[in-house]
Amino acid sequence: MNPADMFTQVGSVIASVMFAWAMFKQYCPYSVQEYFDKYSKRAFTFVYPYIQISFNEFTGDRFMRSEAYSAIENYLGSRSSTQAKRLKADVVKNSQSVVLSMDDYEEVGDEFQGVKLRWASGKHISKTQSVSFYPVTDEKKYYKLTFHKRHRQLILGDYLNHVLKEGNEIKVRNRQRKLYTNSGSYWRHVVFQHPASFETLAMEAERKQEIVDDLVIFSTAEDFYARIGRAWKRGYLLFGPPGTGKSTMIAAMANLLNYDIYDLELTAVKDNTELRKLLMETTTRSIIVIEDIDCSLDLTGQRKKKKEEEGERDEKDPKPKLPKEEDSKQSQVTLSGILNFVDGLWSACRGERLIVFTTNFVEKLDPALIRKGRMDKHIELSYCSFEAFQVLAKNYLRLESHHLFARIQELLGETKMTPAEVAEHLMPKTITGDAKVCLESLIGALEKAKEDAILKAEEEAKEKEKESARLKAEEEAKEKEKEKAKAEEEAKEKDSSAAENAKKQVKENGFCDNGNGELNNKENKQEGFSH
Ligand SMILES: Nc1ncnc2c1ncn2[C@@H]1O[C@H](COP(=O)(O)OP(=O)(O)OP(=O)(O)O)[C@@H](O)[C@H]1O
Ligand SMILES: [Mg+2]
Repeated sequence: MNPADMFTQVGSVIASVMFAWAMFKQYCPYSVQEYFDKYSKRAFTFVYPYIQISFNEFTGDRFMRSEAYSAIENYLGSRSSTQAKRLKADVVKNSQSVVLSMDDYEEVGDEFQGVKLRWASGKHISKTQSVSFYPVTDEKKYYKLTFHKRHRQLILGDYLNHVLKEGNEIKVRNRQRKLYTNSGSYWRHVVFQHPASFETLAMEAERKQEIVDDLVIFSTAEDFYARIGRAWKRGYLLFGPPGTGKSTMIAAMANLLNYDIYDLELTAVKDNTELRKLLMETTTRSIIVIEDIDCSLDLTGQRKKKKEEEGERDEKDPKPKLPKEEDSKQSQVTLSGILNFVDGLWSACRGERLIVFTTNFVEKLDPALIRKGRMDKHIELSYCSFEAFQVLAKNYLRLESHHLFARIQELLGETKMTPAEVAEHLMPKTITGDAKVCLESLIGALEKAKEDAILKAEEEAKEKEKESARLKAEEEAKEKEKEKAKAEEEAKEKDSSAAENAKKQVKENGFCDNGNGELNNKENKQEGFSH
């Protein structure tokens, strides 16, 4: 047979097989196809001598990013850079080095104790069922390891342990902290590069040390938490007026402990289920932050309000109402959802985490939200004290002492100014960076603040005086009114009792005393008329 005939025959055989396969797919019932699939795969594995293991990026229903997956990703990094043709690049360690990993659908080889194996990357793409012009696709990435079945013992034992250990070590070496924020139900991140530290934080030294100790003790207390049967997490509530360093302190905490930050925007979370999903996707060694918790949602006493509303509804209409259109657009995260997020069973699933709430109005929050056990440590950040000012002066002006400090100390004792405002005055004002100019600017501002405060206090006192005078006048007027009404009442009573008496006398004696010492009787009156 010449080659041309052979190609023609092979071509026609392939075409027939494909036609038969298409017919099979088209007309064969689904159950038979499934049956066929199952047994063909079994037959294939019987003759195929290799074992395949998949490591998916997410475990469960997209709940958690698998730690094995990220360890493998790191482990394969160096091998990918020498073998794969398509690579993905990422920058780590303060933008100083590039880390490479293999792109999707690439393959790299590895060798362990003389055994050869292969790693491949891939992804499953599924379209969501929603009706939309722009259907959302859901990607599920995975790594697939392939090796000969005679090495099963070695690969499943020593090799995989070696991959996980080395991958985690690389991860720690390359670790750059991330700042995550939620967009819908997923976290997005940027590299976290905030320079704040506890050394630069303006605060009384003793309080600062107490917080640092608390954080360090927490981060090294894994065994302690396990022993006492508590989830390894701790809640911090930072409260105080705007510009007193709450956000700065969170950055300092992350820098101290080398943690990632998850900045949770509650208003973007659809409901409690989505909130739980976000919680499950956070990693260990992280700080979950909810800033301005009092403004995020109407959580203040929501439980109470809801109960009251439900009570009212039950009375009027026993059937539950559907949410109104505007309600359904808003976040449906409830206070109990937040409480569970902070302290429920799910919150214990990822160890070593801090949960930090910040607020300007601590008194507005539901006590259940900030009770000990949920928010273990309450830290008040307040107006700038002289000690805090000294830290700022050291940071901004490199000054330990100055003859103007005494005046500043005096003024700070008499007036309120936030560290943010003080810091603004300490920013360089001249090209030469003259410290005196900055200190004088601060003194000027403090003096003005003091004058304003005095004026305000005077105005308030006047206002108070006016108000109390107004109240007193109102009270007096009311008192007079009452007295008048009483007098009128008494006069009426007197009149009616006099009339009553007169009637009685007339009935009994036929005449009465008219009160003027004259006697009146029917006859006299009648006589008078007849005259
Ligand atoms: N205690 C502080 N130590 C050092 N710097 C501070 C301190 N407080 C405020 N600052 C400075 O003021 C700026 C604002 O502070 P920050 O954002 O931390 O305030 P905040 O308490 O979070 O305010 P808000 O309640 O409005 O969110 C920061 O950039 C920081 O430089
Ligand atoms: Mg803030």
